[in-house]
Amino acid sequence: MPDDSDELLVRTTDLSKRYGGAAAVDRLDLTVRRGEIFGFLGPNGAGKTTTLRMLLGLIRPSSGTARVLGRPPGHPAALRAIGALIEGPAFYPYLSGRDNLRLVARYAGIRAGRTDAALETVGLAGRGGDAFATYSLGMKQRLGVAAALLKDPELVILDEPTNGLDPGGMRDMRGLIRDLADWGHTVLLSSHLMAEVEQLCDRVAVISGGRLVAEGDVTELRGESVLRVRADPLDRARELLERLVGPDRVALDGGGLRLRTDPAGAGPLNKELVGAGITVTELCREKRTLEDAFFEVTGTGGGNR
Ligand SMILES: Nc1ncnc2c1ncn2[C@@H]1O[C@H](COP(=O)(O)OP(=O)(O)OP(=O)(O)O)[C@@H](O)[C@H]1O
Repeated sequence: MPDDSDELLVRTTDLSKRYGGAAAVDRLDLTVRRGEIFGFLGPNGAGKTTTLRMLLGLIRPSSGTARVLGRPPGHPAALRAIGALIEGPAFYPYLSGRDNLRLVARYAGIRAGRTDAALETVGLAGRGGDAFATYSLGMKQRLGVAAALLKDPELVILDEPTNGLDPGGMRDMRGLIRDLADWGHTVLLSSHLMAEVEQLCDRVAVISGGRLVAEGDVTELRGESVLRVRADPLDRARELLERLVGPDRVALDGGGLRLRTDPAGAGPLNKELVGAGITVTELCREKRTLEDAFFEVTGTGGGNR
């Protein structure tokens, strides 16, 4: 029987998948709530796809449990209410987008009438008659989302849907994901792009090396804030601030300093600097981005924006 599927569409407990001796997913506890866009964020190889495949019942967990829409993964009643796009869509190149969708619909026992609505939803109504092979990568991805939407699913699972897209394609896909949420779908979105998740998602889980390293509201994950300081002479300001807040919390940034510290400390720090004969030309609070939190918890470098 369904359990708490009313509000929690996904709930995993200690979910693990091992290949040989290595844990691809390691005791993962996740919850996805109805109506939200949930971001599943992690660098390449973190275990995102493996987790999503377990949620769909495509692979079996080594241990732990998952409930999806109140059912075990792969249960027909759950699968009927899930639309998924994982690891790129597979379509026939010489068939039109519309005919590809009709085939998917027939295979899934869905009435063909939904194909035009799905094409409309993803912005492909005008190109539905063209061969799939003539589509741009962004259009191919959007056709994949259209296929996922044929069932009018409660839960839409999208694995790195903007991967490989150019900025315009990414923007279109982000707009589409927002639309899905506005129309009442719950979206589980995996991504290695912090900025994307920050723009789109209500809540986020950060995964690294198969383990959950942070989960919360996007605003919560931003956590502590950063103070930006410009002062003259800068090297003396840096020395003093490193003494006051700790050397690992002070970093050179352009012509100034970035301090990871409680913003309430701004006043006292200013007083110390001025008292030491240092001229403070700027002292302001900077919003800490989810990206900062992501780098901190995963210990990875940047370059993926
Ligand atoms: N079938 C498999 N056999 C052996 N190892 C696997 C298998 N599938 C995944 N792995 C390993 O599990 C780990 C997690 O892979 P996974 O594809 O889930 O990561 P990911 O977060 O989706 O990364 P990416 O964004 O690169 O797809 C990786 O180290 C990967 O090599």
